[in-house]
Amino acid sequence: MASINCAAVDHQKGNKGGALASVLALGTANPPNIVYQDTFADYFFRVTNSEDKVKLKEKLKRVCEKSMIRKRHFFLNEEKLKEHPNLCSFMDHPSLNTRHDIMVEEVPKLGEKAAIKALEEWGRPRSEITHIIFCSTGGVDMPGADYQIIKLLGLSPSTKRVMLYSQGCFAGGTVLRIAKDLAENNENARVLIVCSELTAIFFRGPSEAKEDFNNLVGQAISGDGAAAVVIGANPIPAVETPFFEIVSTDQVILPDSDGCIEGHLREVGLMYNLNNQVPNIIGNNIEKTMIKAFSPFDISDWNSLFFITHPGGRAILDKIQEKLELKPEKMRAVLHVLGQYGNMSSASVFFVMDEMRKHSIANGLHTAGEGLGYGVLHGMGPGLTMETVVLHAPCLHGLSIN
Ligand SMILES: CC(=O)CC(=O)SCCNC(=O)CCNC(=O)[C@H](O)C(C)(C)COP(=O)(O)OP(=O)(O)OC[C@H]1O[C@@H](n2cnc3c(N)ncnc32)[C@H](O)[C@@H]1OP(=O)(O)O
Repeated sequence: MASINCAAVDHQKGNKGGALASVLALGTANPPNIVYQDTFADYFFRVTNSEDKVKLKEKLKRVCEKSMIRKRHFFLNEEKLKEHPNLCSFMDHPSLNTRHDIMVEEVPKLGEKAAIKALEEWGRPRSEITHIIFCSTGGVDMPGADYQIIKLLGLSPSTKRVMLYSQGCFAGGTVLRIAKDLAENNENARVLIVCSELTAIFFRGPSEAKEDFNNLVGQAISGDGAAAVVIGANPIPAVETPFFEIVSTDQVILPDSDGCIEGHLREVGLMYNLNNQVPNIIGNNIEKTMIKAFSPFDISDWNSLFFITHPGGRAILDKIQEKLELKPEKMRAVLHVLGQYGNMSSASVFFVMDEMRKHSIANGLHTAGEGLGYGVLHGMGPGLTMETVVLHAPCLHGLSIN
């Protein structure tokens, strides 16, 4: 694998010329309950009392086999679903109160577990966190999960908060875009990002209506997880390690994609629609987004980059790989996370980032980005919306992470 020249490189074109915001620490967490993908269809039809829907179960098994997912983590387990049978029908019973009670309590708690790891790795006092960005698809509440996590972690009551609900899977890019602006425009800012995602907001049993199968596809690929990241500019030498610098960010609504991924909050929880054209639409637009993001840096060889792509689904990754003519190893970290956790919405890209930096360091590479200098982080989700973040991985000089 090619390694970079550790001399300084000019990547300041993405901001106003000041110091770039960097990823300084990262932690992840999942609920301990695991469901293996080769038993998921049996499990799902059993816990939702749907074993009579034999053909649908066979089709779900086929989707699971093709998903490249090995296992997923879930807060909801068989015992909890028995306690809340209203979560198990497709939409026969109101369930929003049950779902909210779970989400409002558990989303901040899972986020806390990830944040504790990130803050421990960062190593500076918690009182020096100046801003928090909390992101979750569900659990809307007042005050929100941003407030709750300040209490759980004992952060300063003056920590400035941003709360993002209902963004979905592109938001791993969104939080970096906002953190970059905060860190680069507020002296000594240290921004704690927490993305915490639980499928309890949309878990539901199967429907035999053909038009509802896309919901089952979502049940077959989604999992629970949280990630926390500390972001800051001007890292303190020998105290903070900049693993990835955030060079530039971009967000775009893809053309002709209206309604392709939508979620609507109803009395029965979050009902979403996942059009089967999602992989094609992303595939048809991916190169355009790359050219826009990387032309300021005169980069057009996509195989010279590292890839932190949202593991939205195997078919999406196949399309990206095909359209950008990527070597198979470019998606190693992304496929690892898809295989071990499934699609954890906004938290997913940070699991990929963590896997990549740990693998790079364990293999003695010079940078956290597989030994390479530049890379891309892709968020993609409702809209369809794409976030494209250009990252630069500086030299690590023999660092190790636990
Ligand atoms: C929630 C957010 O905010 C953002 C997100 O990340 S959302 C998630 C985005 N992810 C996706 O859209 C999933 C992308 N799809 C995939 O990865 C793959 O289609 C898959 C792993 C689910 C299945 O693999 P595959 O190679 O497509 O299997 P394939 O044999 O072609 O399809 C199996 C069946 O599922 C159906 N299917 C696949 N995707 C479907 C969809 N979105 N809606 C309805 N049916 C679908 C196929 O039509 C096929 O049906 P038949 O057997 O009747 O022909």
